Amino acid sequence: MVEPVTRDGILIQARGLVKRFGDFTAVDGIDVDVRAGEAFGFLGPNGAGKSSTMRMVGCVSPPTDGELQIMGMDPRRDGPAIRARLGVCPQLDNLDPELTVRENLTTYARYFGIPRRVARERAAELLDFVQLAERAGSKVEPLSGGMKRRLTIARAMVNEPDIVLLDEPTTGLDPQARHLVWERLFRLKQQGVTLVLTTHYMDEAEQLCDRLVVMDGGRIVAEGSPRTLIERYSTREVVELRFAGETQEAFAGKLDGLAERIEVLPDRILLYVTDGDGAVAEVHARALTPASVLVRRSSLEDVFLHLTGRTLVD
Ligand SMILES: Nc1ncnc2c1ncn2[C@@H]1O[C@H](COP(=O)(O)OP(=O)(O)OP(=O)(O)O)[C@@H](O)[C@H]1O
Repeated sequence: MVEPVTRDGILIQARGLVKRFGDFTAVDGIDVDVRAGEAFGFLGPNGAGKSSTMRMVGCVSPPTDGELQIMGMDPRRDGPAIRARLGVCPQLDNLDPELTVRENLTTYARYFGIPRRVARERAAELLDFVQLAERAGSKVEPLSGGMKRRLTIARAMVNEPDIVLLDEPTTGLDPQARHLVWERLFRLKQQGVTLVLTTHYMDEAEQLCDRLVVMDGGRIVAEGSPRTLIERYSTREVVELRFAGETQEAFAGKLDGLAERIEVLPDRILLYVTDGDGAVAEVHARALTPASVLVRRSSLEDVFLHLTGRTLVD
């Protein structure tokens, strides 16, 4: 395989990247560097501009403005050459229901000019990898959502890509199916494949991403590893209190001085603290009796809330 052309190990570089649809700006001047071998995430709520960014990187939607270099090439000029070295797993499964599981891979391989024999071998290996070997001869339709997603991931690997783009790889899957997809993606990462994914699940971002950018309204609001983001923008622990009866605001005033920061949401109050159990003891010492109390560690959801004042999933 040709060595990827990189600048200092950077496979994807965006500077001031913009995507507009008419008057509407979906991606508003973002700077991104994705390094070879890392799992890089775009985390943000619906409408943040993640898919629009992925489509520009996938060379299916031209940038309106700014610079974009992928493996040292320019998508405006070198789209076909870039696409040949990308694997793409779109948000909606676009598998061919007329074909069998195996044929979905071998037919796709033909678009890349892969000889039939090689395609069959590769399809067998990939079906093994995504644990669908037993379904190779069956049609796509009866597969579960998780199986279809794994097949789409296998299809994205057919051309042995340098970069795999995954748009919301586990949206719509049940917890067990999600874990299986994560586990396979984790293995790809271990094999040195560069993964670029979008997600609005903070646990997915925490599980898979070495580095990520947090997007909101077309802009990047923070960047770093999940751990550094949590350390920078949150506290060690979070206490979630739910009060029954009146609105949560009615209780917030009674919690003054209990936490480094307090967030009041419509259904709960979050106390950002170092010592969760200590804070709970203090709540009870003030004769307050929440209907439920949960002490947990901080997550990327807290980072997003701190940066934007909103939750990731409404
Ligand atoms: N082809 C289009 N024409 C007009 N507006 C668009 C188009 N594609 C996306 N948008 C708008 O751009 C904004 C960003 O959309 P985008 O799909 O990039 O967001 P996202 O972060 O990926 O969210 P989602 O998880 O819903 O896909 C949205 O407000 C969307 O309605």
